[in-house]
Amino acid sequence: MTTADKTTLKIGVLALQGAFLEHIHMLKNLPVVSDAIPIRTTEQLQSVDALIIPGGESTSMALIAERCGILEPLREFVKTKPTWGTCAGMIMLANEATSAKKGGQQLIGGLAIRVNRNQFGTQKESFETKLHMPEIVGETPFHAIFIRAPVISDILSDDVKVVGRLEQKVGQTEAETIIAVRQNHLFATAFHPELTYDNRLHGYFANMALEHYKN
Ligand SMILES: NC(=O)CC[C@H](N)C(=O)O
Repeated sequence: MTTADKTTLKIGVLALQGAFLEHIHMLKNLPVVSDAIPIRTTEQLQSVDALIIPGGESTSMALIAERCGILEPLREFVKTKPTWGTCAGMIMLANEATSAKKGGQQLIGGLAIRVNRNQFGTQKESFETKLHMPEIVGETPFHAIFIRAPVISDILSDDVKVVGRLEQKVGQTEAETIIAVRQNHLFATAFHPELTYDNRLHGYFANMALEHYKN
């Protein structure tokens, strides 16, 4: 490559459904982010360096994406461009999902994990907890909000690195504790980091995207 490294990024947030505005707000406070925009069309998608797929409802998001004709362009995008899926966004990025909608649901795929939807039960069973994720956010624990969250039940490739786990509780298998993974330019978290005031994970994602574009 002859072009200079990128020093700033234009990041898109898929805005078909769910908690996209909160992500845009978090991104706008990062110095390396030159622009943060909602993505609803293929043209908008093709204009960004990196993408966040937000939390919400993966079944609705998939239906809207299909109807808008953006599902295939999203599949192409995630093959080469940095993408972070949070909660429903993590489900969308997964290669396989269990407890999926009857009759199946479309996924974007790309991330070699199997997720189990609604692992922790209904809205009522939503919870908040402190996560220790030293590799990605340093030693200070991250306050994480889980809302009808999925879990990563299986890792399907050696390229996938576990970067976050829940504390193990009675009755949980070890796999049922995995809630954050990284696979090259793809990143996924089962919780909602955009609903806190802590932008360390957004900073981590922006840095990993900058690294991706380094010559
Ligand atoms: N907070 C969320 O994103 C919930 C995800 C939702 N349970 C789904 O299956 O899509």
